[in-house]
Amino acid sequence: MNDIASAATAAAEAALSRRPEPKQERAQRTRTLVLAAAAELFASKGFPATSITDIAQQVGLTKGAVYFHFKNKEDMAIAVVEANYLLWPTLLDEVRAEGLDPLQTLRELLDRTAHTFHTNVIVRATSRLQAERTLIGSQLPQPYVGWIEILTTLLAEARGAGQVRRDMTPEALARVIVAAFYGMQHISDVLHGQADLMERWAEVREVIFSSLAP
Ligand SMILES: CCC[C@@H]1OCC(CO)=C1C(=O)O
Repeated sequence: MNDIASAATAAAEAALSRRPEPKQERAQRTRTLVLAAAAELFASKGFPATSITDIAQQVGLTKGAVYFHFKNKEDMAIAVVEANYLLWPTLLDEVRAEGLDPLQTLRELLDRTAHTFHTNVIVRATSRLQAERTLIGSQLPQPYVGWIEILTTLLAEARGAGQVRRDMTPEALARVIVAAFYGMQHISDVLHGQADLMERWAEVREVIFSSLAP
């Protein structure tokens, strides 16, 4: 369950139990809702065109309440991107727990990643924020390198299991997959607002996995 749904559930449970929601929980819930509102606007309007006023109106708070949680718009952009990169190691743990072979693990992870790009506003916002990174005063977390590392590890495991070609290194193959995935999601976003992302991913996946074979 994502943070927004969790926050809403906590609020409903608090109301039902008629106990005042602890201050810290309420503050965390509000911060999550502000971040989701910022992500919606960063994804749809872009960072430069989004104001703190827009974000406050989107979430139904005063500007002061928003500034309680974030010192400025750049701080929000960093928080959105950081929340994005926290998703992937958790997703990898979930897929590994399924006990698939290394190549199946790689494929399942990428399928679920594509679905997350298609459905998660924090992820969609991060793609656009990273594309606009030179327009954002503060330093966003570096893109792509985390994914190259995750995929290198999985490809090395698949190579060790005889599932992947040995004439290219896992690092090189990981860079190719990240480049292909990045390009796929970017083109889908620019042309169709990511509406066709899963179909475009299926095409890229077909070419990638047939080219990985030993
Ligand atoms: C999984 C491909 C890489 C991924 O695609 C869009 C994007 C956003 O910057 C990415 C990243 O790693 O930061």
